[in-house]
Amino acid sequence: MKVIALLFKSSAWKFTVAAIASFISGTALTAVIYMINEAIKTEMANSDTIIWQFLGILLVYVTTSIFGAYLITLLSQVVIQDMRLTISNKILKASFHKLEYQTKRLFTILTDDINTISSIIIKLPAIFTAVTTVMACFAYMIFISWKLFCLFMIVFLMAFILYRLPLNSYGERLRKTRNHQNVLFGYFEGLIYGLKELTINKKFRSLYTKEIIEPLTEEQKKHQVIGKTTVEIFSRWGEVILFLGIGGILLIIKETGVTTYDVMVQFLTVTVFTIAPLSKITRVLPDFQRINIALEQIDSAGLDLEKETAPALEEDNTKIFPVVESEPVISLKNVAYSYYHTEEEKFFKLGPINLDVKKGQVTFLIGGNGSGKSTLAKVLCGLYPPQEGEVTHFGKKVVPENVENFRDQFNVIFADFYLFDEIIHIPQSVIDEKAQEYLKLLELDKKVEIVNRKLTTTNLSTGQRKRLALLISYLEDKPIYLFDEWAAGLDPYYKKIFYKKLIPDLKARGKTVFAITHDESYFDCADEVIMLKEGQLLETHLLHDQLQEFFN
Ligand SMILES: Nc1ncnc2c1ncn2[C@@H]1O[C@H](COP(=O)(O)OP(=O)(O)OP(=O)(O)O)[C@@H](O)[C@H]1O
Repeated sequence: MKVIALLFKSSAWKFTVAAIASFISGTALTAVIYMINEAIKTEMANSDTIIWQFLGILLVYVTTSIFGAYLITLLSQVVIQDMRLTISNKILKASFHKLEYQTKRLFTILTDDINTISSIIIKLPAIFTAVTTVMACFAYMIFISWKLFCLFMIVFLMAFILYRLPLNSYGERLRKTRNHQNVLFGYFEGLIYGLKELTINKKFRSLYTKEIIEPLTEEQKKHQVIGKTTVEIFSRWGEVILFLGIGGILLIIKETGVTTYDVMVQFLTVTVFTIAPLSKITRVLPDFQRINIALEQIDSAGLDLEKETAPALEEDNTKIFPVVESEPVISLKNVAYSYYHTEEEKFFKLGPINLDVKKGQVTFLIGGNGSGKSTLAKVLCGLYPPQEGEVTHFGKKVVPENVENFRDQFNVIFADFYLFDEIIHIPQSVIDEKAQEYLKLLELDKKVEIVNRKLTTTNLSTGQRKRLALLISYLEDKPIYLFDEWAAGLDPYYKKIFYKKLIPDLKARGKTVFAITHDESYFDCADEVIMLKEGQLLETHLLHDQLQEFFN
């Protein structure tokens, strides 16, 4: 019942008030049943007082049940909202290097699991009322005849155990289906992002659905049909046992005369009122299995739902990393980072790397495909924590406590960058002052506008998107700029603007620039050119020969 714990944690007092209101409404409903019973037994239904009492209790029932349901609905919605926000925040706060391997899974959590939990949580108000009604009815049954209640409970427990039997194996099937869901979302990703390729290639397209998507959905269908049908079979048998049991109780009463006819009628009337809420409760039990599995997935992705107060990012980064002109802006000492390729039994190792980057220096990094340039860029800007050695910023070691502030020094345009429409983090005054000038310089002024700190479009050509990303990085105005092959594939005209105007401009403003590039003809724009080969940084005296070799 983790979901109840979530509701309670969300607001203990609202939960308690809701529980009390639901309890009163359940008791009031039982009182209504009691009065109906009494009215059948005696002639007092005609009495005015009784009618007023009856209406009064009905009013209590209606108001308290609406109030209780309102509170539980409110709490449920708060839990759903909290869950969405907490998970989004945790994803943003989690270590990038851990999450980058499970993006498909995260996507399934954000869409599938959260929807599963939400769709079940909204049923809770009705379940809450059903539980309190059943409790009150049980109390009333004991009041009418504890002996009959004991018999009823024996029958009920037998039916319940039968109903409960297949739930664990159903849970296992749900768990398998949910694991398939992660894989399926990966295939859907291929379907969406590979739409061009699939549309062009007829054979691959038909095989993609037939041999990739269909077998998995077939498996899911099998598990769902078998699991659900088994639950239905057992619950119908549970109902049969309940009805046969009640029939059996009637027989026992008749044969043994254990109680009077009147008591039996009263007891049966309450039983009839109890069966509807009872079946509502039992029908929701498989849903709790689904919630537990969804919560398990969230948990195992390292995204528990505990709210945490994140340490606020110190606004003034210079307090955390005071500028020490004599120290390099970034220094890597024996830094190493490896990827483990479990399926290949070998891994790529970057480093150990020793590198000093001075403030205001323009550094170009070159190297063949797979030599580790992007990996070094990620270590450099704090996305990957070094597995060996240390990174320092103005002489101060970068550690988990200050890494957020360290990353905040950078503006990075990755080779596979994502362009957000929203630029809400850039002050309007900066946009007013500088955006138009840069839009013109990058020849984007006829394509894109910035309205209310939002780009009017990002549906642009690859080159235009790169130019737009550059414009945004300019507006962000960070101390260190890192470009991963920004100029690759651009027109010579924009390359020239980039190397001959923008980079010198950044340097003149005291910015440190680190660019991964293959544009040999612009190497004179750099203060330093460094080269990676199979994860190792080449000694400077070897660089000249290697450059000749690299470009020939
Ligand atoms: N997320 C990752 N998980 C596992 N291995 C990775 C990952 N990213 C890169 N690698 C491996 O690390 C090595 C270096 O990759 P990296 O992207 O740093 O090279 P690169 O020099 O930037 O290459 P390119 O010029 O092709 O972009 C490659 O062998 C690659 O297979």
